[in-house]
This record gives sequence, C-alpha cells and structure tokens, in this order.
Amino acid sequence: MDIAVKPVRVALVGNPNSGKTALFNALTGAHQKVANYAGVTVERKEGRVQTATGRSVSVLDLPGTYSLRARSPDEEVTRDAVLGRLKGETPPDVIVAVADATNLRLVLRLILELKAVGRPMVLALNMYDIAQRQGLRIDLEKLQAELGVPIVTTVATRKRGIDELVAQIDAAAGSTWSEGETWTAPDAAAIRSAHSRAEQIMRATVRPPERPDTLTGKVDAVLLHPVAGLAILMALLFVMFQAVFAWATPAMDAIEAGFGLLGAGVGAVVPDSGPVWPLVESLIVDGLIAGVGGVLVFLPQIIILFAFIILLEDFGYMARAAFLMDKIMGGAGLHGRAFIPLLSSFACAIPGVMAARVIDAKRDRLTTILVAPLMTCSARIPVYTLIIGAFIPQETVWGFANLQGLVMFGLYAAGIVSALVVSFVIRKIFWRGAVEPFMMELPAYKTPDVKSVLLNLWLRAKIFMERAARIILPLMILVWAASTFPYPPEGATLPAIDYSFAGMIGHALEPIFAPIGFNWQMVIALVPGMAAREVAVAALGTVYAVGDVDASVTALEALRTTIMAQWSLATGLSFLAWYVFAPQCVATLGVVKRELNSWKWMWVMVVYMFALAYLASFVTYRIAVALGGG
Ligand SMILES: Nc1nc2c(ncn2[C@@H]2O[C@H](COP(=O)(O)OP(=O)(O)OP(=O)(O)O)[C@@H](O)[C@H]2O)c(=O)[nH]1
Ligand SMILES: [Mg+2]
Repeated sequence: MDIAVKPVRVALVGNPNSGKTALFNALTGAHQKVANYAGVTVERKEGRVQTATGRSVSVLDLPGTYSLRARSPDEEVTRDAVLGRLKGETPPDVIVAVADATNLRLVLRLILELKAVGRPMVLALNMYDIAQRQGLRIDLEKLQAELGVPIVTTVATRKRGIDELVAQIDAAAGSTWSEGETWTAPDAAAIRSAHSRAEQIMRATVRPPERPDTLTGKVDAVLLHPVAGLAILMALLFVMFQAVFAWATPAMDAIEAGFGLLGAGVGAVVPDSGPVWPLVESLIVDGLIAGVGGVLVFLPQIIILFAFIILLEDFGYMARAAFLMDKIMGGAGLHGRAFIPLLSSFACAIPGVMAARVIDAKRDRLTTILVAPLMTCSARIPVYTLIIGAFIPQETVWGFANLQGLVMFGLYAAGIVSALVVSFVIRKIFWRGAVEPFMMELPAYKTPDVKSVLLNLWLRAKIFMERAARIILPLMILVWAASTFPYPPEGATLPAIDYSFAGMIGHALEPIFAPIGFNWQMVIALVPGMAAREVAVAALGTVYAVGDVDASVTALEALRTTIMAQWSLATGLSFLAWYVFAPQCVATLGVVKRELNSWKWMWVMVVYMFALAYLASFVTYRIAVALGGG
C-alpha cells in the first residue's frame, strides 16, 4: 500500500461566497500555503489533511465561479485547475463542489457542468445552519439521487460535517472513473438545457420554508430601499472614512517615525568618507527606505478600510451595497461590483485595482481599473494640504463651512465625478454593449466569524505588502538614480537635483508646462513625485532648498512661505487640478500592467490621465488668471 506516499488531490469549486475558503480553513487548519499561480495574479491556496484511513489529502482552494465558461481571470484559473490545464498543476483526483445551501439554484448548474468533466465528486452543502434557520426544506436523498453525487451537509465556520466530508473524499478517491473524457466548453444550447435541468432538480428537491424568513425580508426592505437604503449606505461610508482618516493617524505617524529612525540609523552606520559611501547611503536612505516607507505608511489606512469591507462583506451587506450602487453607477457604465474596488482606491489605488478581480465581465473590470486611480488616494493629501494651506484662506463661508475644508471636499468630488464621466466615455468609445446585468444572489445575513475576519485581513495586508515591495523597489531605485545622477559640477550653486536627470527632464519639460502656470521647480518636483505622489512635497523642499520638510515642521512652514511668495494663486490652483487627474504614481501603473497583463491598457490610462490633468490645469489656470489670480 503506497496511498500515503502520493497525496490525493482535492479541489474546492463553487460559487463566490459559498464558503470555500471557510471550508478550506476548517479542513486544513494551519497547514496551508499561499502563493500565486504562475503567470497570473490569482492567489493559490493549498493545504493538507489526513483521512481516518491514513490517506494524505492535499486540498486546493479555488476562486469562486458561476460556470466553467470562464469570464474573469479568477474563473479561468478555476476552470483550468479543474480540467488540469494549469501549468505546473496536476489535475484534481476528487472535486468537492461547495454549495451555499440557501442559494442552490445557481450552483446546481455549475454542478452539472462539473459532472460533465467526469471526475469523482462530492457535494458539500455548506451554510446548512442558515438553511435550517430559514426553514428551507431540502430533500437530501432525492437531491443525491438526482445528481448522482454523494452529499455532505456542512457548516464550515463551526467545523460541522468536516469529518464526514473527509470520509466521503476518502471514499471517492478510491473509486474508479473514466479517464480520457475530453471536456468541451458548453455552448448556449447546452447551458440552456443545464439551466432547465437545474430548475427541474430545484423544484423536485427544495421547498421554500413554510414560514418565509420575514426578518431578512424586513431588513432588506429597509437596506435595499432606494432612499433609506442609500442614506444608510452613505452614513456607513461616512463612519468608514472617519475611521480611515482619524484612527489610522497614530499608526501612520509611528511608521513614518520608524522609517525616519531607520534612515537615520543607516546614516549613522555608513561612513561619510570616500566617493562611494555617501552614494550607498543616499541609495538606501533616500531611495529605498524613503520610497518603501512612503508606500507602507498607507498600510494602517488600508487595513482599517479592509477591516470594514471584510466585516460588511461577512455580514452579507456588501452584496446589497453593490446592488444599491448598481443602479447609480450603471448609468455611468460601471458595474455594481465596481463599488468595492473604487472604495478601496480612496486609501490607495493599488488594492483598489487588485480588488477589481471580483468583477466577472472583462470590460466591466477594465473600465473599473481604468478609473480607479481617479479616486482621491491618501497620497494626494499631503500635496493638497500644502497647497491649500498656502493659498486658501482659513475662512468661514455660508456661515458654517470652512473654506479650506470645502476646497478639499471639492477635490474629492472632482475625482468621483470625473471617474463617472470617464467610465461613461470609455463605454461610448470602446464598447457599446450594456453593462452586464447584476447577477449575484443576495446572501443571507450572518454574524462574521472573528477568526476568519482576522485571517482574511492578514492575508490581504500581506498581499498588498508583497506586491508593493516587488513593484516599488525597482521603481524607487530608478527614480532615485534619476534625481541623483549626474552629480552637480564643481562650485555649483543650485541644489544638486537641478543638475540631475530629473533636473534636465524638468528643464526640458518646462515649456510644455508653462501654459498651465508651472515653473521649473514644480516640473522637477513632478519627476520624483512619480514614485509616490506625496514625495513631490519633499522634492519641492529640495528644489527650493528649504531643508528636509519631512523631518521638521519649520521646514514645511518655510516651504509654504516660499510657495506663497513665489507662486501665484492661479499657479497653486493649477497644481491642485493637476494632482486630481495626473497618473502620478508608477507603482499603480505597474500594478495595472500586471493585473490587466497588458501594456496597451496601461498606456491608455497614462495618456488619458495626463491629458485630463493638462486640460484641467490649463482651464483652471486661465480662468484664475482672467479673474485676477495671476
Ligand atoms: N453561517 C455560516 N457562515 C458561513 C459558512 N461557511 C462560510 N460562512 C461565511 O460565509 C462568508 C463567505 O465565506 P468564504 O469562505 O469567504 O467564501 P468563498 O467561497 O471562499 O468566497 P470566494 O473565495 O469569494 O468565492 C464568510 O463570511 C464565512 O464566514 C457556514 O457554513 N455557515
Ligand atoms: Mg475564497
């Protein structure tokens, strides 16, 4: 007997949100490994479990799908994994179909498709607790007979039914099956017939509760109400943004201080002498530490934002929020599910772009990714506050509103409105078809499980950090080199950056930026600002030689005074308009390229955003000058 030597491979397949990951966690406990599939940015989770007979089973958690007719990258991975077409992946010996027992209709069709693949299969009827609570009556024996697949009822979050499931996997692994069946994608007729077969099975085996679940109905009547529901959603978003900006501050300050200390520590250790050491120090301190620190500083905000999103998702609310927003965003050509990615983009466009994976249809996903960077990410805040502080008076208008706050609000609104307009235009230019209809069963409300929320949060934070590190590090080195080399000549009087490539680029581009009121110092600052938007503030400090604005309050004050003296109001406003639209962050562009796996679309984004920025700055500048702000 050598069954212990070669593990049985099991793949968990099911609709999104059916509890695959929860089941995976219940099955494998701590014995799991997370990686990416080769060539695509889709997480691959594998874990191990031993059966009672001593068989070793390796379990693969797959992204959710509604059909093997894959339409999103996530779904393609699932399909290819099931069919054994994935590079470096052996096909599963047993398929475990994971079904949300309260939402059988959609999954029955998937199960029929999976059956056609011809591998041994077990059906885990998950969320059975909720089904029972709702009073759903499922005739398990009949369902088992109709499908010809063994069924186990499970409650993944309570680890119920897990032993039974493992036993069924064990049995299925021992069964023989007909290899050599070649799978072909189902055509429209096949899908229709699977659909009516699923309906038929549904009618034969599932009866609605005797007393319908009036509580969910009542709650939904409020939460999905076009007016009350939206008001509640807005209130939730308000609290969420308060949390993101207020609660994150101490942690962000700590991270900033930590990286500052790290930089100082390195500075103290590296010798000051010779031609090479100062360069090494500059690379490490100004390039790597400052650059990576400049991105990691957003981690607290991202964690808080994700905590809210994961919690609301687990409560069953997010699908409803997406449903509510679908009507509004649909008018602009965006899918309801774009809501979460766009929301994440307020912290940082990188997790936002990554979150767009939940959108099935390629075009909807593409549109979402293209407009995500228009959402005001927190990296713009330091730039906004510097300029607003310098040019907008601290005044009360209309008796209650703070003028500076109002301008800040206007900048956020400009981002949101332009995202809606741009996606509308993208639809008109590139594809005319309607937005995919909103197909997403509303899940039952449930209480989130603390452990799974924390695990999820940790995984998402980890993924953000890994991506950030992998994409940002090389870019940081590039931007640092551009602002450092070549060295200033002997006896140079201007700040060193003036003589560097960044300086040359700045001077060369100056004529292009003159019509929108930028001076050469600003243009130079834009170059290192490409690394991360807020770096532009430090770069302005460098070109105006007011000292290290990150390290001292007085330097920041000095920079503000210098700007007030040297820029006109029109120039200041033009700079603000630029920052609303310009694709000022190469890390985001890198992630967009990776997620879409396309240079073309990344360039489409770069070009349209620069064009918008230029146009907005031009209009702002000219109007401000005409009104006497020049
Ligand atoms: N009450 C209850 N909740 C469950 C059960 N299984 C999963 N959940 C919850 O359902 C939600 C979705 O579970 P996940 O495991 O993330 O679902 P998934 O299938 O992995 O979702 P995707 O990966 O997005 O396709 C989570 O909030 C879980 O805690 C269950 O049996 N009973
Ligand atoms: Mg999952």
